[in-house]
Amino acid sequence: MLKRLLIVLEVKKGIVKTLYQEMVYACCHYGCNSGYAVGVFLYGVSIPPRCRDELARAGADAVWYLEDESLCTHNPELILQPIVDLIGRESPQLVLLTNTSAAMDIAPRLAERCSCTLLSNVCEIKLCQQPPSFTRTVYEGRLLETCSLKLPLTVATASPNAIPVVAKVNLQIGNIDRSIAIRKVSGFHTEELTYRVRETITKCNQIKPLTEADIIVSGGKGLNKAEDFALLDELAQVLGGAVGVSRPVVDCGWRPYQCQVGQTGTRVKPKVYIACGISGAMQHIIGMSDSRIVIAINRDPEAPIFQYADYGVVGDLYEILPIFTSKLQSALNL
Ligand SMILES: Cc1cc2nc3c(=O)[nH]c(=O)nc-3n(C[C@H](O)[C@H](O)[C@H](O)COP(=O)(O)OP(=O)(O)OC[C@H]3O[C@@H](n4cnc5c(N)ncnc54)[C@H](O)[C@@H]3O)c2cc1C
Repeated sequence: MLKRLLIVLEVKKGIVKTLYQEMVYACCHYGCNSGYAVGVFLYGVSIPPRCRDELARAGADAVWYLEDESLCTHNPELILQPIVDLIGRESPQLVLLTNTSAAMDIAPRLAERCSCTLLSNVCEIKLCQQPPSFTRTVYEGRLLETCSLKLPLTVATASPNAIPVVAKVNLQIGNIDRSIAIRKVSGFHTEELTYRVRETITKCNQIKPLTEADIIVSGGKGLNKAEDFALLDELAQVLGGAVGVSRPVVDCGWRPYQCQVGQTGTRVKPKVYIACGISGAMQHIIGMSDSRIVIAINRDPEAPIFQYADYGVVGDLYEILPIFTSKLQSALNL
């Protein structure tokens, strides 16, 4: 019998995030080599044909999609029944969701409805092992736990950037002329909902989410107070990037958890990561070490962050950041 892995992805503003496509690439690669077919279930207000084609090109062998106006607000109940129905029809051995807050709201309900095991925070999947195994972080990232896939079904959540990406060129599957099934899934009955979302409040007012930003300006305890993050906001705005923070900044209540980069925060992979007043503790490095270029600003020349930086500036961020921002503004004619 063909073994199936089902990936559940939310489409927002008509985009399947690049990172999630990479997750599909990775799963297809590992799946193909271990006898798994990879199906993707997309849901959102509107799913442009381009999104489905992209995933087909990424190697998915089946794509199901559900588009509905009611999905503009997050309500896990809306999406639960269509996924449960799909699981009933397709009998996957593994259902993989991303670690977004929306998906983490759905995953436990899904596991409960399907009476199966839930594994959260998965960072490695070995489908080729018998039985397939997972590695995941537990106790706020203090320990790594390895567990086996529990048949007949396991629901798992994985962080974007956590599952190693396989180079697309190695896959040799970039042809969507392969016969793949792309099917529309029927909707749901909103009258059956037990609760309704009346308002959604965004706490982290980023132009771009951290996982999507090409440039991240991050601040740590080298800043003295919450208001000083205006220096980083300004630089990020000039660069069209997002602002990240280290954990102590979140612990102080200066910025929300959604902005935290690191082992117990978000793993990021921007083209440029600018670390300001961040010492470079391993728990922070784990979250940003995949950045293409790292620039560190720190007044301590011995700070560990410099070991991971491509460019290092030894100095006071309160002096350097305003100069850096104003030079960029003049260069960009802003
Ligand atoms: C289980 C566990 C999970 C964790 N998860 C995370 C995580 O996900 N993310 C995370 O970030 N941390 C995490 N941590 C915390 C981590 O160990 C460090 O404590 C934290 O990353 C340190 O943050 P920091 O670099 O901002 O602060 P500090 O280590 O206090 O460093 C501040 C830096 O700022 C520099 N500085 C000070 N003033 C200035 C100035 N004016 N100009 C320039 N530089 C200046 C200092 O030289 C210093 O290097 C975790 C810890 C544990 C135990």
